[in-house]
Amino acid sequence: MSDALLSVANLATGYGDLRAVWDVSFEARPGQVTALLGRNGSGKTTTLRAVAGLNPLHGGELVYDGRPLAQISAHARVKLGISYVQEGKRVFREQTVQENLLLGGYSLGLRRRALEGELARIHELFPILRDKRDSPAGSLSGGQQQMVAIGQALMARPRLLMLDEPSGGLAPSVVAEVMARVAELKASGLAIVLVEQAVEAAVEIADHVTVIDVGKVVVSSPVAEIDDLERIKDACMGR
Ligand SMILES: Nc1ncnc2c1ncn2[C@@H]1O[C@H](COP(=O)(O)OP(=O)(O)OP(=O)(O)O)[C@@H](O)[C@H]1O
Repeated sequence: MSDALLSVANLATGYGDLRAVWDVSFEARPGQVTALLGRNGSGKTTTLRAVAGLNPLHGGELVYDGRPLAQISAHARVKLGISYVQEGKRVFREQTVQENLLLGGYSLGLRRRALEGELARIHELFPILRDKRDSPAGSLSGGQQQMVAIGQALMARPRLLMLDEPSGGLAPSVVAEVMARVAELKASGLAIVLVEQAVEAAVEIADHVTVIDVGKVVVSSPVAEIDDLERIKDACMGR
């Protein structure tokens, strides 16, 4: 549909010539969360990596803001507003929280004043990152490190934010906190693609759910039309 910021159609991708994703289609819209669900190894991360430009396009089409992405490098995609937060809270552990955040802005070549504006915005969303600005990122809790990783991606002023299992390894109360922040980002107008194992938490903030199994879409549904969450959970288990 025309209001999609990202449209993924019949994506086939993998690692080198090795195919891991055969046929995946979904869209991301401003102010909405598209949840990509599925069991381990189903192809969710590979799909996000292809959108970020880190894995090759074997087939299908990626269209962002009306333009095909196929010939656009990963670096140029960041500049166009596509940010990808990898699985596993990848922060520079020895660097301070502030240094980690600033690194996210350098990719755009932002000037100091612009960087400070972005920092203020991120501190407002995650006040803990202001309080801990001078602490090494590695000294923070798992949930706080996830916020650093998301904050770093936000420094590049994305329009499309792809989050790969932000709840991974976090206690349930912390998962709720991270999801609440993701919901705020959605309310701010970002288009979000959320890969999750925490099905219920993801469905709670999602507008659309796409379940992948063995590199193919097995369920695609607006959340408003899901009347049986068990069916989604079964699909996520490959049943
Ligand atoms: N670096 C790699 N080289 C080759 N194959 C890979 C590589 N990384 C993943 N794969 C394979 O690609 C397939 C899809 O994996 P992918 O990581 O995309 O799944 P996933 O749905 O994100 O799972 P998880 O929830 O475990 O992260 C799997 O069969 C996996 O073994």
